[in-house]
Amino acid sequence: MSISTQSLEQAPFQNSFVEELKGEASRNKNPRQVPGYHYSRIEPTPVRDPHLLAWSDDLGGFLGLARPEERGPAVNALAGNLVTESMKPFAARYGGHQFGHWAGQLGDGRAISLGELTAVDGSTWEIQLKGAGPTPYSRRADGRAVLRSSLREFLCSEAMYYLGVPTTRALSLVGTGDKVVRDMFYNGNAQEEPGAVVARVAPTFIRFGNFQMMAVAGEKDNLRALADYVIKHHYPELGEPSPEVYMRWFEEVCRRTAVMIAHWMSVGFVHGVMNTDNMSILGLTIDYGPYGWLEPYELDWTPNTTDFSSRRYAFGQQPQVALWNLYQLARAIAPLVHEPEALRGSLDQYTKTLAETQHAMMLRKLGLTELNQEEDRALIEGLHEAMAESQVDMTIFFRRLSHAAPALIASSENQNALFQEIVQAASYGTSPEGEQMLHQWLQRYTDRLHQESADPEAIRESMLSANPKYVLRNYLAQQAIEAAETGDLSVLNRLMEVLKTPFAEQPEHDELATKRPDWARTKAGCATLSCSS
Ligand SMILES: Nc1ncnc2c1ncn2[C@@H]1O[C@H](COP(=O)(O)OP(=O)(O)OP(=O)(O)O)[C@@H](O)[C@H]1O
Ligand SMILES: [Mg+2]
Repeated sequence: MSISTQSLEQAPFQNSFVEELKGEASRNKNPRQVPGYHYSRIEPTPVRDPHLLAWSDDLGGFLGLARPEERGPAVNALAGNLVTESMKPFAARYGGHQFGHWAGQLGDGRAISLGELTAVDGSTWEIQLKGAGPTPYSRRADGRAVLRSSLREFLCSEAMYYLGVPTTRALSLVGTGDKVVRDMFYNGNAQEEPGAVVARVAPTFIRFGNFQMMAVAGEKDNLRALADYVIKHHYPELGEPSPEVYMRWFEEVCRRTAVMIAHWMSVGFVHGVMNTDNMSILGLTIDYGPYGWLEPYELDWTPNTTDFSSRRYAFGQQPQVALWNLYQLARAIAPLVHEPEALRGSLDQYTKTLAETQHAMMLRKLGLTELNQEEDRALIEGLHEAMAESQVDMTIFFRRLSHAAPALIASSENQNALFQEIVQAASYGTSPEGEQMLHQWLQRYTDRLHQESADPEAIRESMLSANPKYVLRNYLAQQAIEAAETGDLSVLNRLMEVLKTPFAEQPEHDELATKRPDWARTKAGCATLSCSS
């Protein structure tokens, strides 16, 4: 079946957000408070020389869009230089808790949505340009994004999608031809860097913070209208909005958030800045800023330099922080329900779903079917302890384990050598005691594996489909950035291709699945990042 595609500037946009919610009349871009409204109608600010750097073919095809030429009307639209008749661009008003403190009005300070497109399956998707210029929510900043952070957002959104993690997506990466000034790593040296715009795609970009903003401002009608909009368009199965439906909706948000966090934990993704304004109301990963991938397994690791002292958003904190954020959402929507205390029950739903999902995912990663829940829990707990103590590379460890499963089941005499080989493959050599623990755990695991009745090859195949070989290691993204800054897109293109099938062996790309090299351990951009670049 051939599906006809059109160029973006010809695509008909719908504008349900703008039409059904409340926008201020002023088109003024000056920074200001916008009480009483859900959004501001703001047009993107044109850039000097928009040119296409990357395009997501699969997503484009799904949206019925043709791959654009390097320069031309479609790329102009993706940069915000061309606003077509059917687009009604807007910046949303939201607030949020940043690092645990209420920060007041934040809003889309550099993201501007163009409207919604209908995909080939009939679903609708909001198209949002990040880095599209100032809005009333820009506060003291410039509304722009640098190539470095935009490339990271583009690549990682798509990589997460192909890993099966709930996420917003990225359609294009466009260079602007303009320079953006950034204080690169908060070292006091402002530098000029190339600017870029990412076109992001999600059913909606509404965050917990949109609800919090309405609630804190005492705008109950706006709060209800926003909830009704979200339910009508994104949770239609819950029925007509009512106090009972708001309760069930919150429970569903809790459930989806739990599933998202379980995915992050199972692949070693660290979001880096889980403020409530970066939590999607659909349970999608949103805002790929100072994120990172766990290399040595360390629960208190975070790539975010802004969070180095408190480590609030470190890897191991993510489950707790999501719960705290959901609690803030519960407080925000409390005025809509009859029994606000009952919202607490939904928070328990979060905890329960998270535990169940994480457990099921770990069983899959280990090639086990549930036999004795208690014992399996203890086995998994033991693995977490051994990984934390040994600080092995989680991705490599699980992948190596998958390949080794048939040999472990066969139980030859040189089992110890096999254990040693698995541990060495993933070790950064930081803790001999930890490696000893992992060794012992492997013995326990092997005994458990013997109780499985499936064919060993089938176990291996199933483990390989649960344990990715390729993830967007921090230094790989940095290499793609450094090349792209000199005009060389080959590293980016290669990563895009490889990360599309992260569970496939792709032996010609083995070097992209190796341990973090030593030089990347402390290098800026590879190990450390700051917010909002
Ligand atoms: N360069 C900038 N210009 C204007 N506003 C900005 C800029 N960088 C960040 N902001 C705003 O600061 C707030 C917090 O920033 P944060 O780093 O969470 O978001 P972001 O990376 O800009 O965007 P998003 O959450 O949409 O992915 C948001 O309101 C954001 O719009
Ligand atoms: Mg953000």
